[in-house]
Amino acid sequence: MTEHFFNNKLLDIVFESTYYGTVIVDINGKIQYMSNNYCEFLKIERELVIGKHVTNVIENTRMHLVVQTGKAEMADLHFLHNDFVIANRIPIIKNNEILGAIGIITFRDLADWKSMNSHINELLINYKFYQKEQEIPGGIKYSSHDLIGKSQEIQQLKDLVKRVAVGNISVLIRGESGTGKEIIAHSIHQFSGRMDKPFVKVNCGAIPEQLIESELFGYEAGAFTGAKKGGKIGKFELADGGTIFLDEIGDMPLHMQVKLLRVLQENEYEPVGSLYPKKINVRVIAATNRPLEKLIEQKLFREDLFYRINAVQLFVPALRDRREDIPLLVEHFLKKATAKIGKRITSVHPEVLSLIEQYDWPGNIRELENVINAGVHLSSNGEIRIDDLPHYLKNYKLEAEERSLKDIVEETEKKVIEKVLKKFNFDKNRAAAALGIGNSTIYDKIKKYQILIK
Ligand SMILES: Nc1ncnc2c1ncn2[C@@H]1O[C@H](COP(=O)(O)OP(=O)(O)OP(=O)(O)O)[C@@H](O)[C@H]1O
Repeated sequence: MTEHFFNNKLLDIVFESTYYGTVIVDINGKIQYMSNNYCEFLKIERELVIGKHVTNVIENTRMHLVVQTGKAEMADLHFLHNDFVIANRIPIIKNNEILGAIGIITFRDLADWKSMNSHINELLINYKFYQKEQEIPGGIKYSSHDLIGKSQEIQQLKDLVKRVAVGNISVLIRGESGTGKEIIAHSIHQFSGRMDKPFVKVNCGAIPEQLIESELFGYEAGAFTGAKKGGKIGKFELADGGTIFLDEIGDMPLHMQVKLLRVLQENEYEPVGSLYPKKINVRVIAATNRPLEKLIEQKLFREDLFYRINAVQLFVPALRDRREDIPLLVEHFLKKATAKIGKRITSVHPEVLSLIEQYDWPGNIRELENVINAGVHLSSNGEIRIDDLPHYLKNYKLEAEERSLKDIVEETEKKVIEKVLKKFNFDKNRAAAALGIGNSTIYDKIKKYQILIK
């Protein structure tokens, strides 16, 4: 970049009057200009940085890459000096030639930015999700970006998730097994102000009835024979400040339902063996695939608890009711499985896709994911073929083919009978004789195919 390309004094006047930190690099990634406020933020001497390669001055920078690609990177999250800044990196191009790049960071009012800008919010969510996944084995498993689907149903759900996430309202997620209720609960947590705090899942159906109270609320030291020495922290305490996800809430025993109601109403609970209640601040998201209204009628689920957890209800549709999402999901699970096992499977055979699109998926997305996973393992030629599918799906295909053959035969039979009936002015006996079938048979067929007799 030539000397006269810019005037440092003028740039100083312009950039120092904004909130932004500015850096300009030449085509070699060497710093030509850096605003005072940027240098102060990095705690470096301005005189020392000019002419240095940007990677030696700014940690995690991508400015040297932008001069190579010539592509602007806007609103990127940049981790700098133990904090996030928002970085815009724009190539400087004149007469189709890249001269350098200008980088602008915003490091003021980041808190406001976070709440205002959903794009940045999503980047943050992703960043924290990957960070947590690396840090905590078995930590947060999903990001909201994993909620795949272009159907209207899924788009509406995603929209609802973002809207209910703000605030502390209890949410009840309903839907068949494997439809994605847990992913939805995660997404609500991640879009909420509690995203930095724990998300704790409890499968109410999987904990033996006599253990559920201590699992949820913990116990004090010496609460009962066999209790751990120092007592035990319950799931509610683990989730303090965050979200507790009560999966299969319909399986919660009645005596626990009373206690849960108390937590929800009074924000306090008593660990087993404790004399004093403990205060708690937890958002509850519950999920069920059971008909809670019926359980209420049968006195197996408390009506007051139902109304308390049911402030907002989200319904996740079955996969067979949003088949247009299937190709996207297949692609997603294919990528996920191949990345995991390091095998190169790039496609599914059209015959497989068509079968997958027709099948009813009683186990919903979980079942589809398992089928794709197994297919990736079994496939040997870069593509998932019919042979790589589980037996029950292959049998389904055969049945479907048989069914369609039967359909074709019946359709043809109906057409022929209609034609002959017309020819003989709807005289059934003459039509039967012409077709070589008995009178009672033609009566049966007319009834079966609901043929109109004029
Ligand atoms: N929309 C989606 N996009 C991508 N993956 C999904 C989606 N929905 C569900 N999945 C995947 O399907 C599997 C089942 O989802 P999840 O555990 O959330 O279902 P669930 O409704 O909570 O099931 P259950 O009622 O049996 O607990 C998970 O592996 C999840 O990653």
